[in-house]
Amino acid sequence: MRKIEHLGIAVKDLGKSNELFSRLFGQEAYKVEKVEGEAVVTSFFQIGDVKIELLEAASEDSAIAKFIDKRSEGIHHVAFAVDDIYAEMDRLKKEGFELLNDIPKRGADHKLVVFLHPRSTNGVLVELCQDMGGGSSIK
Ligand SMILES: CC[C@@H](C(=O)O)C(=O)SCCNC(=O)CCNC(=O)[C@H](O)C(C)(C)COP(=O)(O)OP(=O)(O)OC[C@H]1O[C@@H](n2cnc3c(N)ncnc32)[C@H](O)[C@@H]1OP(=O)(O)O
Ligand SMILES: [Co+2]
Repeated sequence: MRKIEHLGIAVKDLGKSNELFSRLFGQEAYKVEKVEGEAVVTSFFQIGDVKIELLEAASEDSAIAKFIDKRSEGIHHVAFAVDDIYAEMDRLKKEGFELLNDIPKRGADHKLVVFLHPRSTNGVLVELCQDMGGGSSIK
């Protein structure tokens, strides 16, 4: 794993949270993107080398809706950048970690993503993400 790529924060209302975090960071989100496969709408802020990903549920059965129901808003996952997601998946499986998907999924911001179950990582939902190219999304 190379570095923390982003921190995911579950929010109830993306519009209100974009406004709040824009005031906190002194800058606007550089993109808003819906990811149908995950039933979320996301927005991204770039803070130095790390991104903050805000996530609002796009449906009641979204992982974000369940998380907010159980725990309320807050830090939802930590995402790590990897160069070869398949090699990293193999390595982590051999190390005994529980992968939540066997095939990488399309994530936001030009990424392929895989999640590790928080019960195998001391209660932290871990995301691996590999850049698929397509250039920087930062305007
Ligand atoms: C935008 C795309 C992508 C990107 O490009 O960045 C994203 O970030 S998508 C983010 C949203 N998608 C996901 O989170 C997918 C992976 N998550 C899952 O598959 C599920 O959320 C889960 C982790 C398997 C939990 O689902 P489920 O078992 O159905 O939910 P429960 O509510 O029953 O929870 C079971 C258990 O797990 C604890 N939990 C749930 N979410 C988290 C979390 N984010 N961090 C830590 N722990 C979490 C939950 O509290 C339950 O624990 P117990 O109560 O102790 O059993
Ligand atoms: Co994420």
